[in-house]
Amino acid sequence: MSEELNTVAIVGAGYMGGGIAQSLAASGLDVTIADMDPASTRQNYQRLLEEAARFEAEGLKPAGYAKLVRAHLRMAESIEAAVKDRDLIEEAVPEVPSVKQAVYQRICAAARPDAILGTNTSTLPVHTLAPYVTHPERFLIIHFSNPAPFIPGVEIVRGEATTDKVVSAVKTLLKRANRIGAEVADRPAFVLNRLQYALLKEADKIVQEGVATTSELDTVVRTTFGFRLPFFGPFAIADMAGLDVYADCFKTVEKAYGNRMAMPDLLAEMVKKGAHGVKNGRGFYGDYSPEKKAALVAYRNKAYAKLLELLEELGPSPLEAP
Ligand SMILES: NC(=O)c1ccc[n+]([C@@H]2O[C@H](COP(=O)([O-])OP(=O)(O)OC[C@H]3O[C@@H](n4cnc5c(N)ncnc54)[C@H](O)[C@@H]3O)[C@@H](O)[C@H]2O)c1
Repeated sequence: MSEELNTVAIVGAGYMGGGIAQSLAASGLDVTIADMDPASTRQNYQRLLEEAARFEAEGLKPAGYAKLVRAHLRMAESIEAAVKDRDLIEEAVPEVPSVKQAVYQRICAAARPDAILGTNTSTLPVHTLAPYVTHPERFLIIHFSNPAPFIPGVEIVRGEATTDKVVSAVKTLLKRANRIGAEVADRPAFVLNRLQYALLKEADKIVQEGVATTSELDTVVRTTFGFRLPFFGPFAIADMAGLDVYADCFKTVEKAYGNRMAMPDLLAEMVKKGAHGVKNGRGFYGDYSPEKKAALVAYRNKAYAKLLELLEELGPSPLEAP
């Protein structure tokens, strides 16, 4: 297996597989798609070319994007033809283990034994899927987000057998495709969906309790803490808010909602050590020198001001527009 992956097959060219194929082709990788049957593959191929042209015409992608996609995206008559001699194969068929199992059987029978095999599964851990593949040392999760042509982050999850070389080659490919890969451990739903589903679950409770309507709740999320999320994750946000403040707030939350909303262990430990976040220079992100603190505040203010400008320029989403 070479460290540089140049040829890619995407099996399952629907919403996610199609977007992954399009964006990898636009990065100059040689990409072949295969879907259920030749007719669906052709339909998806046409859709991806049209979409690429539209993205470019609308100024959402740089000049030359559609040409690159046209030059580097191919379709195959079958899964077997698509995966033959490819360096990397990414599976993006439905989130149904038996469907993935049947597809892996076909891929493994036709692909090179050293071809890297990735899955775009949203929730299934590697250890539940690895028994379906031959040479599990080349198998891992490469989880793109929706819509794949635009969202930069990709979760990478290795299984027990996955080699360092495989993970490293995938990381190199993602960099080449301007993606931000984050390697996380092999648990159901990994990080992204575990957090996203926790938010939806609590949101559902809030609506059912009559605290807010779905649209009021969505307004609160996107205009308050959601406004910070393009720039900072929950640990950085806690550092900026004040860990001691968070700890005090958790007392109320725990009293009202019980153990499931109890004070987080890591937060309690930090406060016990006297770390109150940015304000006293010690937090989840280590020590904050006065210079680092000033740079962070300046970055945050600029980021939020720019985001506000962007939102004003875009206007309300069709979900909110009167
Ligand atoms: N939709 C999302 O937001 C999202 C985000 C990240 C990951 N994922 C994951 O990506 C995977 C695909 O999801 P999607 O949203 O693209 O679904 P989708 O239904 O849009 O696409 C699945 C594609 O697989 C094809 N397919 C089904 N059986 C096949 C087979 N036997 N051989 C070849 N192709 C076959 C279908 O025709 C379809 O085009 C799932 O594992 C899903 O959990 C989805």
